[in-house]
Amino acid sequence: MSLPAFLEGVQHDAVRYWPALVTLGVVWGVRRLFAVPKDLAHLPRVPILPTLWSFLSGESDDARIKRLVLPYANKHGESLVLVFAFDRWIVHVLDYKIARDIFEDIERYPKEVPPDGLFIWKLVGYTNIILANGDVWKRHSKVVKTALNRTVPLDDFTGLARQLFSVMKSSATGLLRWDDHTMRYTLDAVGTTAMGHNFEAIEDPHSSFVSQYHRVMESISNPIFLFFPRLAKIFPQTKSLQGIEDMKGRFTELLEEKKLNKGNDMLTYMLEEPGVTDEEYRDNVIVFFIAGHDTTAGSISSLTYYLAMNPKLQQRAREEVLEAMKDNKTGEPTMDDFRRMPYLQACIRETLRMNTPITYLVPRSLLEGQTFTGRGTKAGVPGKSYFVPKGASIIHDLTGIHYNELYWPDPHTFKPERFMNTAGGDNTDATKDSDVQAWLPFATGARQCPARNFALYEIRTLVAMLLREWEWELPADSPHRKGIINGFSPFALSLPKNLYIQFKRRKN
Ligand code: HEM
Repeated sequence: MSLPAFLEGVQHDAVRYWPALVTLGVVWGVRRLFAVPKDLAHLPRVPILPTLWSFLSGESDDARIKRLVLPYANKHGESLVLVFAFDRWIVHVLDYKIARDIFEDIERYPKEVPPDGLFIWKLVGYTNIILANGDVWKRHSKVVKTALNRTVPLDDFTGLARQLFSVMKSSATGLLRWDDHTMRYTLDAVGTTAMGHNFEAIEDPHSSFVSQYHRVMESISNPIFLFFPRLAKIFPQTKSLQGIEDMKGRFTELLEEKKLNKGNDMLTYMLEEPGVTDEEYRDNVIVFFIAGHDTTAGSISSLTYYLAMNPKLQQRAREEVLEAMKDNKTGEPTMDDFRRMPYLQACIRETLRMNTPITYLVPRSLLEGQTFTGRGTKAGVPGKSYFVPKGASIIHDLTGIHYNELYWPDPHTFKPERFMNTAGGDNTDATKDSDVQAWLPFATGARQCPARNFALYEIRTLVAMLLREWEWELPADSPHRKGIINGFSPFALSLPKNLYIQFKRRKN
């Protein structure tokens, strides 16, 4: 056969077979994309296709964990599973004892330097308290703890609650978009008390700073880019990147202002700390801004929601608050009053279990290979052991742990009684069957949330005042009636979305 005739034959065959060739190419590419690295291949893994679909359909992290990750782990009796996200397979820990061991040893399990170039890291930067390790972390941590360990600013919280109530009173119907109102309260709380800057979000729902922040968060909340961050290299997302840069510019301006107007707040302390660069300074403020208001706003919305869904529990909490504050003429709770509210505290703890504000945490990296042994997932069945190799990324799956039936019988039911034996004082109806050691919404160990006390009092103040002065219910047509619906969050935060609540003033 002549050469031209041979080439013509090849061309003809190629045309005939190209659909099969393209299909093969796609299958090969997809297999490569989702291939499990050899050193992780022995670990159990949550099926990829439902996970992919979950991201494509914009399902929130908590819903994915409850629908896919936990059922898979329960079915196979696993304490650790691999889950695909952020372009790679990551080990999720569902056993609280393993989680606690990792939390306790921050030298051996440092935070991972994110390899994925996610937009969230472009916003918060890499030189902040959340991502740093070793001496740099110690330096940041000292400043943040100094700022937070002053006395709890109860007067500020009660003052802000009063401001919020006057906005609520101005509503003709009392039907409020509650996730938005709680966000405005927590933003002003962290702004005025810790950052020394009043965002005035309660008074002005359209404040330009807050609106710009929400636009940026919206633009980086595309689940596809979280599943496959490398897509951002093909589709550069110039507008989102510009939005992030502009937002960072706003934070730099805020800091420049602070240099001129120092106060008794974290920003000022940080300025006075030797060796903190302008970049570190700005990145920490962004972290503080995000960590300091979204988490508590989500918690308050969720608690109000659970009490709306359980009117008898709402009434019980109210009676406790009224009794605890019966001699309080101001209507603004004091530390002493709070000591007489163990049921409210238990409701808060159960809320943080059921709608855990941070679904899962920044991955830790394994400096050495390590064998972890889980607790048996059924009575009488010993726990499995898992070898996790050096360099693997490991995630504390807090929602997974908080819904693990081994620790929390009937995990989908709101039962504050689980915590009554630990919330102080009233032990009358404690359930003995829950293992409260598995309650980890603030993490534990040296890197646990430095603001947990601050956050708990912020929540308690507003909700105690609400119980005293308002009653509330969920509208009959609320989409949340079948279960709380969180929005998709690039920070794995559980934030109820479009949660409308019907409020009514109480006569005191
Ligand atoms: C209910 C509210 C909150 C919850 C559930 C929560 C939860 C957490 C968790 C789980 C961590 C550990 C993260 C990890 O190890 O990867 C953490 C760290 C942190 N949180 Fe919170 N947080 C809350 C409120 C706040 C508030 C109000 C602030 C600031 C005012 C704040 C500031 C921080 C900071 C700066 C860190 C980093 C600590 C470090 O790495 O040393 N958090 N938080």
